[in-house]
Amino acid sequence: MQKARKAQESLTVMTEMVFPNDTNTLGNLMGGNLMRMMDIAGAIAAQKHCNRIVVTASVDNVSFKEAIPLGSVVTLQSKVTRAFNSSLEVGIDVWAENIPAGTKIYTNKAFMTFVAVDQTGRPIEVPPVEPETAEEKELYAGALRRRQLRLVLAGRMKPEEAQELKQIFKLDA
Ligand SMILES: CCCCCCCCCCCCCCCC(=O)SCCNC(=O)CCNC(=O)[C@H](O)C(C)(C)COP(=O)(O)OP(=O)(O)OC[C@H]1O[C@@H](n2cnc3c(N)ncnc32)[C@H](O)[C@@H]1OP(=O)(O)O
Repeated sequence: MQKARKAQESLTVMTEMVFPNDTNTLGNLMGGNLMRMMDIAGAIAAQKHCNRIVVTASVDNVSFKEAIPLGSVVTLQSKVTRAFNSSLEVGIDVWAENIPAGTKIYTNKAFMTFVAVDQTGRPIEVPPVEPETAEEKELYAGALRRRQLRLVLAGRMKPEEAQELKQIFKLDA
């Protein structure tokens, strides 16, 4: 097994501005454009963790709680929460700032899964994550549950094999 790396080492902060080309007809950032930014911020954090090329394997639910208007400054913060064999879960948080008004709101959160691959596109092992803060430890613990849920939904795991999920719903193991 490779040497563990601290979650903090993957921390990535990305700042973008919303230009007219990024918006819908209401003058707000298009959801797809935001997801593109999230994909890039997530992939950079994953690559910082494993020093490998990564591909996006899946995106968990993304909800668009607040519209992000033209001219906003968008800050994306991403960090690896946990690594498995070749896959890594990355948490991405998004804020939108109106600089002239002096306001900043929390707009989005998502978990994305990236897989480290070699030059031929085959999955390769990644280092484990060492969580340090209480928040990192909580995210680390929850990552196993989220992994099982997404693998069940992707048809890659049988529901009866998802032990962590069964414990939440207090189903017989
Ligand atoms: C270095 C310093 C910094 C450098 C700074 C550079 C910055 C640079 C920025 C670049 C920013 C743009 C980055 C965009 C990144 C794309 O947008 S990549 C394009 C979109 N994605 C793709 O094209 C991926 C296409 N899919 C595939 O290639 C294959 O399905 C995969 C993902 C490699 C998996 O292959 P597979 O044959 O199914 O492999 P398998 O061994 O069964 O599974 C491998 C792992 O994938 C997991 N997995 C597979 N499917 C799923 C799923 N649906 N959900 C969750 N996990 C899954 C498995 O659970 C398994 O996990 P582990 O148990 O190994 O941990």
